[in-house]
Amino acid sequence: MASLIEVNDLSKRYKVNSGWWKKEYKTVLKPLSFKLESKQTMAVVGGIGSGKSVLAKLLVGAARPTTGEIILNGQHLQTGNFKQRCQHVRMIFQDAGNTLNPSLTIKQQLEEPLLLNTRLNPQQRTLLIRQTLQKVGMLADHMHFYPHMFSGGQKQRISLARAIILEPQLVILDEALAALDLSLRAQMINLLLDLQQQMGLAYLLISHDLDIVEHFSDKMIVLRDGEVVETGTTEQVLKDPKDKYTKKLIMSQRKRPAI
Ligand SMILES: Nc1ncnc2c1ncn2[C@@H]1O[C@H](COP(=O)(O)OP(=O)(O)OP(=O)(O)O)[C@@H](O)[C@H]1O
Repeated sequence: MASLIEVNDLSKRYKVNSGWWKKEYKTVLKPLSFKLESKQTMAVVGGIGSGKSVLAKLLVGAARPTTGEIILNGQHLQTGNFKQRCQHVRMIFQDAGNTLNPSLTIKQQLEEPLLLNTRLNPQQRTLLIRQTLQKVGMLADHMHFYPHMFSGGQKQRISLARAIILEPQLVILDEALAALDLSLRAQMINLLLDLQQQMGLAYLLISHDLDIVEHFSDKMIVLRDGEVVETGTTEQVLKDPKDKYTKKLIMSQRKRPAI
């Protein structure tokens, strides 16, 4: 059976010197392949500048790959097809709560993707907004409020509602839990795991925090300077790392308190 998402030889290089007399390129992601199933989470770890965000940008369609293909449910994702990408792949950032527009109500912000991507009528849109807010543990009436009326944790839930309202298959969590304190982080992890089971979501978790990776992901890849140095189940990689760089990453976090 085909995987939910299949990434084959995805790579990215940027032009670093565009003088007319010479062209220089820097490869920031070397050809990378993986498969991910529904209800599975794959973590991507690596140091600063290792290519984690570039991979996320390629998956979400914000950058064009130099080589490779992304196949979702047997369908090739086309770089320029924003509607297709928007529906299937969504991303949540570290400061997601602050990306909410302060001058729009929650209803207006959740309605935006529905207006752009669906043919639902106003009643159907309102119903879906109510249901989605409830799914993320908010009240349906919160749709009439503005972002400044919520705490950081609630704003993060609203961003999650915005990400899942189109029922995507893949959600990319780019350090999405990093800014939350320990108790909010635990609540958010539980909510994400519940939604994953309910909706059959696949997550790609970008995180510097190996405690979160251990708790949350099924498998992981370790990136160094744009190259995969190790991949496997999370348990296997964290318990018995083979690569020197992975060992160093794990050692550097051993003494930190667990989540
Ligand atoms: N638009 C761009 N043009 C040129 N180089 C880029 C561009 N975007 C990213 N890079 C380079 O790609 C490399 C990987 O960057 P990336 O942002 O993916 O790192 P990262 O692993 O997410 O790091 P961090 O943990 O700091 O967020 C870096 O060397 C960066 O300078």
